[in-house]
Amino acid sequence: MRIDVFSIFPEYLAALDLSLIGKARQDGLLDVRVKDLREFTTDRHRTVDDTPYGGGAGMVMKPEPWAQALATALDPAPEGPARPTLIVPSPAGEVFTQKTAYELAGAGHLVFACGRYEGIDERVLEWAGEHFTVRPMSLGDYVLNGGEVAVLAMVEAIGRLVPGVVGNPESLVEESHSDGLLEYPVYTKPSQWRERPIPEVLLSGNHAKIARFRRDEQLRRTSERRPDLIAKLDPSTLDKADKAT
Ligand SMILES: Nc1cc(-c2ccc3cc[nH]c3c2)n[nH]1
Repeated sequence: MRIDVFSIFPEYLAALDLSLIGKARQDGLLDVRVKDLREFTTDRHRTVDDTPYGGGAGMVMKPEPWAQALATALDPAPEGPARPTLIVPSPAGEVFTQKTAYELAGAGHLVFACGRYEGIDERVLEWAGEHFTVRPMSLGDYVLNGGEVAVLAMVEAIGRLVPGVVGNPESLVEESHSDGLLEYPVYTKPSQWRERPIPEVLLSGNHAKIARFRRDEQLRRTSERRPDLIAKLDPSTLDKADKAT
């Protein structure tokens, strides 16, 4: 998978050189290219913003540097019908979920446009629609100062699902949101820590009972912390809970 990221703070994306994603880049599983939007300006001051038409506080990102930058993500022209997907972090976007991460992990080429200031001139997204599948994307209902933090989160969530990136694909199966439920609590040595024991069933060696305990904990946690997810559950998920015995 090829991932292009454009930002006026490319150093923000240095975290993508580290850990799992960094190793996937070294192994050639992910081709991540971070570029400074200012490289695509033409004036002496490398200007990327200007005042908003209609007035109001703050500045808006100029369209031309974005069009010049995004055009470089179209080279070489994408083979076949697949258009790159342009993800534009925005509080006004669709909410990014694990389902979105799985969907995008199957894409061949993702492009991320990190906005700053009050955002990017809307005409950029209109123009981009001729060349990309454009998806304004929100991390959640809170406001950041720019798109970089959102891109770090999305690239990690998507990249780890690309085959080969995570050493043991089994670990992707029983994690939060993989089946619509929150994950069960985990414990490790010592079995008694500051007078706190671990749930006895985990020492029983009875795999059926352990599976039942874990499923029950997933359901308990989800109904306590995220009742909204219970309502969305696929009925088969609840059947599975009964079968985990
Ligand atoms: N979920 C979420 C996204 C954002 C976001 C994304 C891009 C920009 C650019 C300027 N401010 C921004 C905020 N805030 N919250």
